[in-house]
Amino acid sequence: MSPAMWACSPVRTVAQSRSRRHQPRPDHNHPGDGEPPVSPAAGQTGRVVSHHGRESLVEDREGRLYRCLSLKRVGRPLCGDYVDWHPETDETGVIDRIHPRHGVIARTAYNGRVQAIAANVDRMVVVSALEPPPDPELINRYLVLAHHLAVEPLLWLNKTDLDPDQAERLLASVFAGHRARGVAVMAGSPHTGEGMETLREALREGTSVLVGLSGVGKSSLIKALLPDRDLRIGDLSARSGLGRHTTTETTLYHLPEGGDLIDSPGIRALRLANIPREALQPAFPEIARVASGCRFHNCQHRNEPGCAVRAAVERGEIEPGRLATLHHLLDEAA
Ligand SMILES: Nc1nc2c(ncn2[C@@H]2O[C@H](COP(=O)(O)OP(=O)(O)OP(=O)(O)O)[C@@H](O)[C@H]2O)c(=O)[nH]1
Ligand SMILES: [Zn+2]
Repeated sequence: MSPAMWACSPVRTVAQSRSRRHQPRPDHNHPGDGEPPVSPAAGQTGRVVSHHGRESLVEDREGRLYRCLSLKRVGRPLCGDYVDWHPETDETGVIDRIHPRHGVIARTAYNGRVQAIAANVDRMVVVSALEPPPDPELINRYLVLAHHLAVEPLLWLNKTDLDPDQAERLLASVFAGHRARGVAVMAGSPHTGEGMETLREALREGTSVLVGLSGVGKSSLIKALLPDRDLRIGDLSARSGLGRHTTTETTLYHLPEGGDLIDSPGIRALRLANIPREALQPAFPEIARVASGCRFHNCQHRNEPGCAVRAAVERGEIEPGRLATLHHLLDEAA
């Protein structure tokens, strides 16, 4: 059924379309014993699942969607925000407060301005594929970004069906060091379904985003993870009352087996931007650990005497590619 048809039919709430078993939900209107009952008009906590102009769509505990305006002093809500809000009608409400955020994903626009697009992201799934082949430096850069945003990285190697032997070789080369450093590494194919159960399991808690180069198969992965995505988009269209909700908008989806996924073109094409220089080396934990042994405290591990990091590279304890990425990032930040 097309989203347009859903827009004409009674609104199907999200609660009807999925199991909420694994959704970590904020506390809402459930006073404990002895507390006065809370009237339906009083504030409650909800989550912003998308925007239409000045309006945010807020989902309540039961999965109902409300079009909400926010008071000016509240600031601009982001997709993924937890908010205090109160209903005004069966369909509308007002956002009174945005909860403190973590995991804010921002993009840098062409004019250099940084624009936040999503909040409370817990996990960044970095998608690479057999085709186009993985770019080790790009993977390192995404890992730096994840470290900087304090979100958990997960490296997914896609399209393993194209050449399972090549997939094994890549897992044993490009990805082996990351795995050894404790980063989750997984592989599979949305076309054959291989590995998809493992991925679903890994995304069952918290809020995830998918990033990666064009053509690595992010759309295919999202389709496989969210079989009822079109229905959800239909729900949002019907609820927004402002015309069609489109896939170009930043949208929070609930994964059927638990966990949430925020998708938007801006997030998919996320690039490293504006990471403060001093935050770069800490994002390479294996380098940061050894760097305390360098003779100079501000050693950049290029050709300074007494450099413990270069010595570790020579001993094969640090991958040269990781140090090269750090150098590139330091140069760009200069
Ligand atoms: N063999 C194979 N091909 C795949 C798989 N997943 C995706 N593809 C193909 O890879 C191509 C790109 O897939 P998309 O899902 O459009 O990739 P994307 O990352 O969303 O690309 P953009 O939309 O450009 O960001 C398409 O031709 C897909 O059919 C897979 O598991 N195996
Ligand atoms: Zn050094």
